[in-house]
Parts: sequence; structure tokens; C-alpha cells
Amino acid sequence: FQLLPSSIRINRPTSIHHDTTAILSNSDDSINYIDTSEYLQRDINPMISWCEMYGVDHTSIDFCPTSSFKQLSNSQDYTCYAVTDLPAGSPVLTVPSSILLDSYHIKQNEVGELSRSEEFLTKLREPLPLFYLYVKLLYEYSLGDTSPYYDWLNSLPRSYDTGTSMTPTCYDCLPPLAATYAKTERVRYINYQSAVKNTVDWLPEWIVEDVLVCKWIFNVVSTRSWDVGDGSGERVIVPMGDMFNHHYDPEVAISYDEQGNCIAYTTRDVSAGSELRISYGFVTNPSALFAKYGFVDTYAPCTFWKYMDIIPSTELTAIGLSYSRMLFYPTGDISPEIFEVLTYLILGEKHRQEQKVFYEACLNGDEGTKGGYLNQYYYEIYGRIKKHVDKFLKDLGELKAKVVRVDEEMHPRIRMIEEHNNFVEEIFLAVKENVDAVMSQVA
Ligand SMILES: C[S@@+](CC[C@H](N)C(=O)[O-])C[C@H]1O[C@@H](n2cnc3c(N)ncnc32)[C@H](O)[C@@H]1O
Repeated sequence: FQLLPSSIRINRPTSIHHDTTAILSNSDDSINYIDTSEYLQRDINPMISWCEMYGVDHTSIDFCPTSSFKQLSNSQDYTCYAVTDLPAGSPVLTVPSSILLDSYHIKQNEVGELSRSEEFLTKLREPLPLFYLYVKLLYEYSLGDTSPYYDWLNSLPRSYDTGTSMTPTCYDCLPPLAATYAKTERVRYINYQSAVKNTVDWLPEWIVEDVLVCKWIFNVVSTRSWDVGDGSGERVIVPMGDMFNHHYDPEVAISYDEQGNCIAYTTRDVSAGSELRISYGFVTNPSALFAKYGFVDTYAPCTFWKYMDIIPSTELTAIGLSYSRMLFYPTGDISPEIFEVLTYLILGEKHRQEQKVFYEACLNGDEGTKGGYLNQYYYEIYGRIKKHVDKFLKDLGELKAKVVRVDEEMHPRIRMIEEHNNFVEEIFLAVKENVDAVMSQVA
């Protein structure tokens, strides 16, 4: 299997290609539009038939409510599972390139003029590939049941617990980093919406003004598209492929053949009846995953330690200061990079010359020298971690007290936020136990 080379163009049959002259100037009574009411139940069977009609091959997989596999309050959520035993490397889903929605081709030739939007969003440093998908789906929505994507769109969940769907009260109940991620999602939606209002004149006004539909479409593109993976940053939505849920150690991986058809295949042996999942990334940052996708990944193997007061430098980054390396584990373990970064900082406050020696030892993998410094400052490092963990848990306690007072009817995402905070608290409590045990030796 190969990742889609940038030179490969996805060919679409004309049956699903759209000309923007087909856009209706007003919503039309003879056309059915998707009802995006939040708690409307979805129907995935017409989507499955629709995919089959376009040549999707999914003989070895089926779909069922996610609640069959894990406790989940969201009854709208579905997941994929294997209907037969599948050896590693088995193709489980093939989706023809003709029905993929990809930002590269949308930009090239699918929808109307977008250069003013590009200029607008570039100034705001917002990603363009996701925006191309956003306008494309607004356009498809505006065609109602005359859109070739109607059955797929109509099968999608109506309710999302993403940062975009949260309220300012919700943000106030999240720890700072998670709140920042959640607000970033909402700001992105607002910026895309401004771009559409101010720079796109070929979409019908009624859809641009329909906030609920626009937010729904944003949630759809944000949670159901993935990076094409060829380094271009382009994004794609793969109908039916977008039914795979996330796991950090996935049973399924995605590839593309020379014609640009998408092929999902098993990464290991999978037995009949098991869930089939892909990885959405964010493996070391469940709060970022939560803000973007609206679920708490209770299986996450670790979390970023959420200490935000260190000013990054080239040296610190080289040692390990990053979201993917400064980690706490549910076992209470602490990643070595946290020790190394803290040692570097402590040395910087006391012995600049020795800080240099330590830095060189980190770069050269000189474990002896490194270990010497780590041992020397062992209790000081643990003391600093303890201070951070205790402060974080105290602040989290205050947030939890706030959550209890929030009106769930007005802020329906609050239960999910509570789940997120409990999950983070559990990991921090495990780390605290470990750190307290070490610090008790000092006393
Ligand atoms: C690409 S869609 C996957 C299909 C989706 N479950 C559905 O029913 O349409 C991504 C969404 O699925 C849900 N999801 C994905 N992985 C999950 C997981 N491990 N646990 C709970 N929900 C998950 C989240 O709501 C996420 O925004």
C-alpha cells in the first residue's frame, strides 16, 4: 500500500461532479433539506446503500452503536467492527476516488472563486484545506436532496461535543490548556464563517445566514476529515471511512492506491466481532483530541503534563520540551524528558557552566554525566513536579465545584467536560501518589 503521491490526481466521474451554476438562489420548497436539529436520530442504512452504489467495498465490516463496546452517553455514535476474522494486512474498506471529498480538488476546480477567502484566512493564520471542505459541504447542503452527497450527509450525527459546540461557561470549567484548545476550535469556526460571509458571493445567502447549519457543517468537516498524509497538509473526507472511531493503537490504517482510491487495511490480526479503529493522532494530548473531536479518550496512554510556564528555547526543545514528550502516565509514571528539562532549568538558575555540560550530555546521549546531574537534583526535581501537580489538582478541584453549579440544559456539554476533568484528575492523582512517596523520603 502507498500513501497518495502528490502527483496522483483523483478522478471524479461527472455523475458526482458539480457545477456551481446549479446553486439555487433560494431554498426551494420542492427540495428536501437535511434537518440538523441536535438530537434527531440518524439513519445510516441509506448511506451504506449510497456507498455501495458508488462502488464502496466493505464486505468484511459492519457498523453498530459505539455503546456496544464502551460506556458512552452519546447514543448517536456508531463504530465499525469486523464481521469475520481478519489477518493483518486485510483490506477492510475500499472507497473509490470518485466519491472522496478532498481539499486539493475542491480548491482546483470544484467550487467557485475562493481567492478572497484565501487572503482573508491567511491573514488570520487559519488553515485553508479545512476551509475548502467547509465551503464544499455548505454548497452540497444547499442543494438539498439533489446533492449526490445527500444520503451521506443525512446519515451523520447531528450532535457534537467539540470545542466549537461549547459555550463560554463550558470553557470556564476546563483547565487552561484544554480551554485554549476548545476556544481555538470555536474561533476557527467563527473565522471561516466570516470568510464565507465577507468573501464568498456565490453561496446562497440563506445558508450563509443559517448559523445552526453552518456550525453543523463545520463540526462535520472538522471531525470527519483527515490529513492526506503526503506532507501537503491537504485534507480528505472518505465516505464510510469516516465511520472509523479512534484508538491510539489502531487496528486499521489508511492508504491510497495509484488511482487515488482509499483502502483501509488491518494492522494486525483481528477477530470477528472486534472493533476496528484508526488513529486520529493527538496520542499524547487527550485534551486536544477532546476539544477537536468532542470525546474523552479514556484509553489514552498518557497526557501532556500541562505545565505551561516554561518559555521554550532551542535548547529546551532539543532536550524534550514538547507536547509529545513532557508526559504523565495513568500509572503515575513521569516521562524522562520532564526530569531532563527540569534539571536543565535548575542548573540554569545555579551553574550556567554546568548547564552547558548537562545540555551536551543530553545531546550526545552521555547517560553517565546526565544521570549524575539527575541524581544530584533528584529531590529538587520531584519537589517542582509536586508543586505543579498539587497546584493543578487544587485548581481542578475548583473547576469541578464550578461544574456542579452549571445548568445542564443551557450548557449540554458540561457532562462531557466533567468526564474530561475527571479523567485528567485521575492521571494527576496517580502521579501525585508517586511524587508524594518520593518526597516523604525527604521528610
Ligand atoms: C470520524 S467520526 C467516527 C464515526 C462516528 N463515531 C459516527 O458515529 O459517525 C469521529 C467522531 O466519532 C466519535 N468517536 C471517535 N472515536 C471515539 C472513541 N474512541 N470514543 C468515543 N467516541 C469516539 C467522536 O464523536 C468523533 O467526533
